[in-house]
Amino acid sequence: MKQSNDSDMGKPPIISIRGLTKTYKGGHQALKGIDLEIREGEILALLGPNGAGKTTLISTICGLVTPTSGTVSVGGKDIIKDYRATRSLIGLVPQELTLGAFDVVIDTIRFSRGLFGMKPDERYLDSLLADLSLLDKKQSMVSRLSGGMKRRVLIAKALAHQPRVLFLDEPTAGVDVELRKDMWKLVEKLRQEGVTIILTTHYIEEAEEIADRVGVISDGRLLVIDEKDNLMNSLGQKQLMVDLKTPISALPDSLKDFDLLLSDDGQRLTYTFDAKGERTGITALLHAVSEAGLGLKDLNTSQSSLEDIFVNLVHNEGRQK
Ligand SMILES: Nc1ncnc2c1ncn2[C@@H]1O[C@H](COP(=O)(O)OP(=O)(O)OP(=O)(O)O)[C@@H](O)[C@H]1O
Repeated sequence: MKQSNDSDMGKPPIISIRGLTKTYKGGHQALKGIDLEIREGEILALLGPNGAGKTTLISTICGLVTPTSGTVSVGGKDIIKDYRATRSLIGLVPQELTLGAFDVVIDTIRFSRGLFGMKPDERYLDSLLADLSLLDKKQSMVSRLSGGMKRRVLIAKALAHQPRVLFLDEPTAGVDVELRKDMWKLVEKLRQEGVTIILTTHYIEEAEEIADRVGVISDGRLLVIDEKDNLMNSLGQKQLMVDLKTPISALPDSLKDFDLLLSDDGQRLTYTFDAKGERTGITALLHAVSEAGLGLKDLNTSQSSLEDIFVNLVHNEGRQK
């Protein structure tokens, strides 16, 4: 697996996972040996297709699923031996709505804070509700709230005890634009306060937008984890689009050695090259294009997105089996 060099050398990771496996009753192996260190204060996005094991991984770190083998520590403490201590460092926003329907919003949140032995702090809870645009719903019954509002309550609940690590499991699946905006604002605020944030997502744009590092999980394995920018640079390919003044019906022989694709209308040549390579071959290509007597109208480049990288990785993994 490809793993980035740790630039935060010396600082212990907030979460350390070694050789983690999980086989559910019935025999399904959801995690097949995960090694992962999560740095304090980073935003890590875990990408993966349905059933990849993302929720299992998160639930294990939070102590909701018992690992089959391997170890996990949070804040230097073991999640099994020191369950209460590690759990109190963590806030979890689950995928499913898990709220007592008859509770009043503020009571639910006060209760969550109390569960972790934290002293009451109405000011903090009010500011949390305000960040989630929930202040005017403070005294409402949870059962009266819309789905989106209930999700906001879940986030407030997860943050009620001021955890150092926040897990967001598929946070924006099915949520409206307003909530998405509020959520990313809150994530940014938490990041500034030094909270570590781990989110799972199917939405690649989301990872592209907010994560510092991105991990790709498929079939219980961590296929790759790296700084988002490195990942895009090292695994990405770039393309150069050469628009011709006059369309051609076929590639001239002198251009056949280049990795070129001619568009159906004969007006565009697309050249794919390794973004990391020392020699891109662009100079030679442009020279050859001009030698072949083709006039240029325009030149553009594009870089493969995280989505292309993700699809490639998961696809190749599938083929290796
Ligand atoms: N309690 C369970 N008992 C048996 N199998 C389970 C259980 N929970 C999950 N699984 C299986 O383990 C695999 C991984 O599931 P998991 O929910 O961790 O994936 P995921 O990556 O979070 O997927 P999604 O994005 O769909 O939530 C799936 O094949 C799932 O069916």
